[in-house]
Amino acid sequence: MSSSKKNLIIDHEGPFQGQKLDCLFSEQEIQARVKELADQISHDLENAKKPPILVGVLNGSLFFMADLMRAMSIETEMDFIKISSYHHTSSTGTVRLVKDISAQITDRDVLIVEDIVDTGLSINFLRNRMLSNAPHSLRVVTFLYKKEVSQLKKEPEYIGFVIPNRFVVGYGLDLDQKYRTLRDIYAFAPDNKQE
Ligand SMILES: O=P(O)(O)OC[C@H]1O[C@H](OP(=O)(O)OP(=O)(O)O)[C@H](O)[C@@H]1O
Ligand code: HPA
Repeated sequence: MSSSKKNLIIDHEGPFQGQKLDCLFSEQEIQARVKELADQISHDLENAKKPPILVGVLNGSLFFMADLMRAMSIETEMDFIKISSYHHTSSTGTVRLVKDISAQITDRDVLIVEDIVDTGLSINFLRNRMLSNAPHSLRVVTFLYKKEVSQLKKEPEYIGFVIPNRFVVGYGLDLDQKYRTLRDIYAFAPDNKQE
């Protein structure tokens, strides 16, 4: 492990208190990968008739969305959708729409921006919802992808990192609304799920 990679000890009260998390990706690794994704996506969408609309999936994608948009070399527009499906570290199996987009996406090039694809339920739900409004094109970028556990109908077009099935926090990702503002990404020990 490089010297820039630190561990994190959970300090808030509750079932996870005292647990040691491993740093999976440092801030430098994250920013380098964001730039590569931004270059690739800018290249692929440079001939769009109108600026592509980036739809950030709240809350987790907030920092990735901001970094990605600012690293892109083409003009874009932004919108947000908010869904919720997690209780502690487990998916409830049901995706709840909390806030819809406000943009008209018919005939527009749309990029859904996710922080993580885990079970895949959220992206399956979002792709169906967006496609019902007949966009010109629909792509998905996810910063993290738990490929071995996801049940996606269609793979994301752009992936930051494929990661193992470990619960992660930082760079927008939370545990019970905490740890989102960490600049690095940290992982719990494998199979550490709490209902
Ligand atoms: O592939 P899935 O198993 O559906 O999990 C991925 C989704 O779960 C998280 O959202 P969450 O519902 O926790 O809301 P949040 O972004 O506000 O944390 C994450 O931000 C993704 O949107
Ligand atoms: O591993 C995760 N961490 C935080 N939020 C999540 N939402 C789905 N999977 C995760």
